Amino acid sequence: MSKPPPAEAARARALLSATARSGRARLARPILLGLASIACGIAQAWLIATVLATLLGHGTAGWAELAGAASLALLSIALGVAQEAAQADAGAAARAGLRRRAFARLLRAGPADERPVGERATLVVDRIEALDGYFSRWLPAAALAVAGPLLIAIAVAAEDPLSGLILFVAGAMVPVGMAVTGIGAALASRQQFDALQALSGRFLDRMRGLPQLVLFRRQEAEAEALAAAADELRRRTMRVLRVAFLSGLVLEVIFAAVLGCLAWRHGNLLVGGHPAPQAALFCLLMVPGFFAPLRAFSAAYHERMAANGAAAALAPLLEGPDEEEGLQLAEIPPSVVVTFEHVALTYDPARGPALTDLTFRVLPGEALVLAGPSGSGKSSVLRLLMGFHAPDGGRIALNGRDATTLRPAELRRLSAYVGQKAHLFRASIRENILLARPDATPAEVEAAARAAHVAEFAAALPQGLDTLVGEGGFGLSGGQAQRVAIARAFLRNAPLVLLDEPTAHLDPGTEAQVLDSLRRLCAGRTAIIATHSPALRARFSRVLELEQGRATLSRMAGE
Ligand SMILES: Nc1ncnc2c1ncn2[C@@H]1O[C@H](COP(=O)(O)OP(=O)(O)OP(=O)(O)O)[C@@H](O)[C@H]1O
Repeated sequence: MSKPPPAEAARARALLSATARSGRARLARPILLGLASIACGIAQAWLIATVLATLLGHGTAGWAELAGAASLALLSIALGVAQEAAQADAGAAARAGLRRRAFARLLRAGPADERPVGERATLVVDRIEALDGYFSRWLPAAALAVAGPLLIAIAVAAEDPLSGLILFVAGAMVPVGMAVTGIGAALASRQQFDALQALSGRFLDRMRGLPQLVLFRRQEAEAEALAAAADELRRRTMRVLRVAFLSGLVLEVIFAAVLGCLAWRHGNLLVGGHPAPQAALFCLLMVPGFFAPLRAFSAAYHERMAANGAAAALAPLLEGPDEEEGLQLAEIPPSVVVTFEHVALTYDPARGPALTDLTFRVLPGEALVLAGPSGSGKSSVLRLLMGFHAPDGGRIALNGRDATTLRPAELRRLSAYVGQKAHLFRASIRENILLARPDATPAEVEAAARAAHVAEFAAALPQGLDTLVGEGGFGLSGGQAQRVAIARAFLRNAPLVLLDEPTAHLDPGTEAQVLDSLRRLCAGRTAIIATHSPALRARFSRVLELEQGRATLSRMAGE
């Protein structure tokens, strides 16, 4: 992969600086602590130089200076520890904020986000993790790499202007050397990140489809492919390390050159007769301190490169206002009239419209069955009503009010949805039902469980409703999991019920039981049901036949 295009790089920079701005106070702390530690180092070097000069027969320093130097050393260690903690804190806060926003955006987009699940997981987990070093190490290191050496060079120049000048020149050479080696670092680090994303995306994807892989005896081939992806990651990581080593080497060469120059400058200290041995010692003692912030800067350099790549991937997700646009409902109305007037929807112009000129009305207490072949647009109607897409033409009204004026999240507050296959989380059945309304009382959860016939099968489980179920409903049959989803819809108690093939994977016996719960759920509410199931169609009175996004026939059951 090559360098990100300029527009992408600019968006990445904008995201990084906006995040840094919002965490300014936290980011300033490690910098101030670092500066305090450098100031301590200067004072300490001065005291040690005084003591050493005394040992060489110049000056009258004693125990007080020695004790001062020791106290400053201790203070410097304490400041270093506090700086580390402040850095970790700044990184954690930046990551937490970004993760919260990214997760909220992904939830908000829902099925409208077409990224594969592995990529979405990588975005929220790995990409944001990769930004940690930028905020916790790179930003403080970049600030201290300017301010720290400058402070030290000024202190040295005050003692010996030529030594100060040598440090200034060396300080100016460091960014040049870093830039030369950093060009390679940028590319290598980006490539490493892409390989990491490919590996983790592939791993997640294959884990989700593990039963299929085992069934088709593809596990060995997959293991080999994963090993190849891991090897690619190893090669790219080695390249990053090589480049990092090279930029470290540049710094060491400059360090050695500075030490050589200062040794030459103050060489006569060794042979005696130096006019100011204490100043000379101070200059020499300050050299490691001068390079320490530059070393930290060099070590953190690749963090910036990794962050650029990660921010470029995250920027499209995080751009735009955090708050959704649109009106909020003062309260949920007790009933909803759904009206579609000449509604049109096209996901992708190359594939033609998904819905064309669709008109219908559903009143409270009514259930409209959307029938039609696969791809005829049934689920699209439900997605529009849940605010995951907006119509391209026509009008959708809820109680006469244009649905597009409402925030998509508000639209979802109006409805309860049951899809083809309930997704249950790794938690108890009770917690899984509570997801629909976390503030519900235990009595309300139990009433919902009874209405959806969950209570019946839960009674036979070891801990009833508190029995733990696995990810995806593991441990429950398809029909039982679907009933938990219906219990959620009961608990939600929304005026609009949206069902998308709720009995798709059930045998006729189980389907009949689930249908009974669904009928009760729809009673008194406005319901729209997308289905292929003849049994489901037979249970509800109104049917709208769709074909290629158009209504072809509207009839009452039995007609
Ligand atoms: N995100 C999308 N991007 C592009 N096209 C899409 C997208 N989602 C659906 N479509 C297309 O829109 C059309 C209607 O799809 P929709 O899912 O509404 O059909 P459906 O009647 O619910 O099908 P099924 O009965 O198989 O669930 C189909 O041609 C489908 O390929």
